[in-house]
Amino acid sequence: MTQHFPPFKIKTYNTLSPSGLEKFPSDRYLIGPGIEHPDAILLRSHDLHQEAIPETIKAVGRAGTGVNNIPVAEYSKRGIPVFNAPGANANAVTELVIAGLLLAARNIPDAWYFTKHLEGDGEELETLVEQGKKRFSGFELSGKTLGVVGLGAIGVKVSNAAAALGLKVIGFDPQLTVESAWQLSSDAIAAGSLDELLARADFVTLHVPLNDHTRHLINAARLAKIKPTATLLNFSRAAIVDESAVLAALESSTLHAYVSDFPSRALLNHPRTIVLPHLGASTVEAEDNCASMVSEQVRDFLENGNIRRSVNFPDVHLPRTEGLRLAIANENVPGMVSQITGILAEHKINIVDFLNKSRGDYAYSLIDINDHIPPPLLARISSIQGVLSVRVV
Ligand SMILES: NC(=O)C1=CN([C@@H]2O[C@H](COP(=O)(O)OP(=O)(O)OC[C@H]3O[C@@H](n4cnc5c(N)ncnc54)[C@H](O)[C@@H]3O)[C@@H](O)[C@H]2O)C=CC1
Ligand SMILES: O=C(O)C(=O)COP(=O)(O)O
Repeated sequence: MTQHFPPFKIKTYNTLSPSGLEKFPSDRYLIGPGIEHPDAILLRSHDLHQEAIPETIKAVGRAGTGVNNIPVAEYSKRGIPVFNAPGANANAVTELVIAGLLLAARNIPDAWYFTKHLEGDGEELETLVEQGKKRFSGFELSGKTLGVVGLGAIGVKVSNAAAALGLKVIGFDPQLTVESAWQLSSDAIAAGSLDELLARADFVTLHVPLNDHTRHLINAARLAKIKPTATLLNFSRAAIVDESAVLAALESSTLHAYVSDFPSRALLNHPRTIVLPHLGASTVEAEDNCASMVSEQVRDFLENGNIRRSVNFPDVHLPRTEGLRLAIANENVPGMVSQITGILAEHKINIVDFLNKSRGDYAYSLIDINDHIPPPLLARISSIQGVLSVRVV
């Protein structure tokens, strides 16, 4: 049970765009990496699995997409929403994936390295260039087939950009949403299975979240389906592929090349990899978008209890009415709402507005009242079995 008044304290990890942090008025928020007893955490890729969950925490904001660096299940059990910024960096990743296709098809990294280390000038340099260039001869993207695994915010944009470049696009996503389907180029076709996609593609690009179902999605058995001339691109997470299986496939020439945003020593040492330093979302625009979106969500949650774009709780938002608001997270089990409203009725408290929604194992309610809230009432609601967090905002 907490009844909190500003200033709110926000602990930050990683470098977050000022355009996000500016969303928190300085008279009501203390923000920084050294903050203790935070009300909220804002971060990018920092690994929260290694950190104890602060007793005071009410929300976590991931200024980006992937939440595999956050122990979401542990936060859920405490009634704490984890917010992210869906789609806010999708364009940045898409542009780098398209660059990755071109880097691989035209052997640009090796060619650039060759040119950079040439000596001499004028005619001498020109001779070396003309002698050397045949080593880097590549192939064109137009007419090749790109297999896109995961048709969410990034996969759809990659598909559409690739189709515009003349690639044939084949996609696979067993949970394709109607929204994604509407945005997808009509030139893209659906694969019946991942194996079918792998067998048909000249490039395979992965755009799925890392979770227990997708860890090592691309393993030795799946790599065996891929064309030996194909290039695999991974801008999702390192562990979506079994890296040792990828290296073995490169060694046995059953995979042509691997482009990854996630370096390891073994990948860096291999001649047919192109490895970038987790650069997908690192553009001014994406950093601004992500930090702004997630900061607005965290602020609205701290000040109004509204939940928008959380990965573990339902979207629940209500316009404010006069008076106070109770924000309650609980397990999604029968009888919770009646127990909570029963306690309010016993205290003769009238409900002005009310919204309750559930998502999976959890539910969340906003209850607006135009009365004061006696402390024993909060204690009673908090003690209901299955109530995870109670706030007055
Ligand atoms: N390299 C970088 O800097 C960045 C990497 N990412 C990574 O990209 C991932 C995807 O990002 P978004 O497209 O924005 O997420 P999204 O949530 O919009 O899309 C993910 C899609 O994957 C699909 N999916 C899940 N499991 C699947 C499976 N087994 N097979 C096929 N499809 C499956 C889902 O149905 C969903 O449509 C993120 O989770 C993150 O790990 C995201 C942003 C930047
Ligand atoms: O948004 C994502 O999932 C990313 O991988 C981006 O990570 P970053 O914020 O650049 O550390």
